Amino acid sequence: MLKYSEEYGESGGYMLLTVDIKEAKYINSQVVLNDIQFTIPDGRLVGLIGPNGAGKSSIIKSIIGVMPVFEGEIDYKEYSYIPERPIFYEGLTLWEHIEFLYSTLSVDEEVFFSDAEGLLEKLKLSSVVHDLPDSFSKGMQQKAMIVLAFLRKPSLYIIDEPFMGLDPQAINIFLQLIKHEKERGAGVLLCTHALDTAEKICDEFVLLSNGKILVQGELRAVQKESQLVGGSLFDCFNLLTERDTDGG
Ligand SMILES: Nc1ncnc2c1ncn2[C@@H]1O[C@H](COP(=O)(O)OP(=O)(O)OP(=O)(O)O)[C@@H](O)[C@H]1O
Repeated sequence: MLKYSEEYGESGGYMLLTVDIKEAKYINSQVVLNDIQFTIPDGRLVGLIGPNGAGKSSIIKSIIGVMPVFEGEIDYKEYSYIPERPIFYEGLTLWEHIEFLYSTLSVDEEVFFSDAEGLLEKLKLSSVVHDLPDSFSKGMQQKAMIVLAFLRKPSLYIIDEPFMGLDPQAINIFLQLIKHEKERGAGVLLCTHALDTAEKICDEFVLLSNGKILVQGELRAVQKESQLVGGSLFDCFNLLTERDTDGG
């Protein structure tokens, strides 16, 4: 039996991800993450934002368990990870990736493959599904990763900078998919520099600078911290991160 206090947050939501990083670093590097704590309840989209080198990728590495030196605790049950740089099995076509994914899940065959065909069509990959993803453009590779991630229907998505390689139509479809998954109760951690989009779609933010959290919460909390009432996420971000870099 799960204890209420461990699994439920203040909002009463079910915690799909709990991050508690005391310290993390690379071999022979200085500490790059310090005292990072946040949670993602069901149905919430959390934007992980911060300047270059702030520690966003290092947080994702900590969550997926590949950070070389890590002290802390990460709790989740399952996730789909969409990396910034797509990764595929060599020698397998996109369809073979989909078949392989199916073989790892206990789901209804008809529903799974009908969902797969629907996603491929939406993302305009149907005509290349029997090709090797290596022969795809970067955007097509990203879309292929999206198909595979969303087909799993996990409770948690970890998505690293999805907007750079996708065309506007694909971004639109991607955002619809996320919305649908949130309605299903999935949680999402989205790491991005696209702050205008983040402001529109994220329920809350974790703003990092120099390996620590500057502010976390809804846009109102970020505005309050930056003393910019009604300010855009972009303006608040710049003010807070500049202030942090200036040391005050
Ligand atoms: N492989 C590595 N070895 C040593 N130090 C690293 C390594 N990767 C990242 N770092 C350092 O860790 C710190 C955080 O980097 P990280 O890649 O997490 O930042 P980020 O917020 O993802 O940046 P960006 O927006 O540029 O992707 C930086 O100081 C960086 O120099």
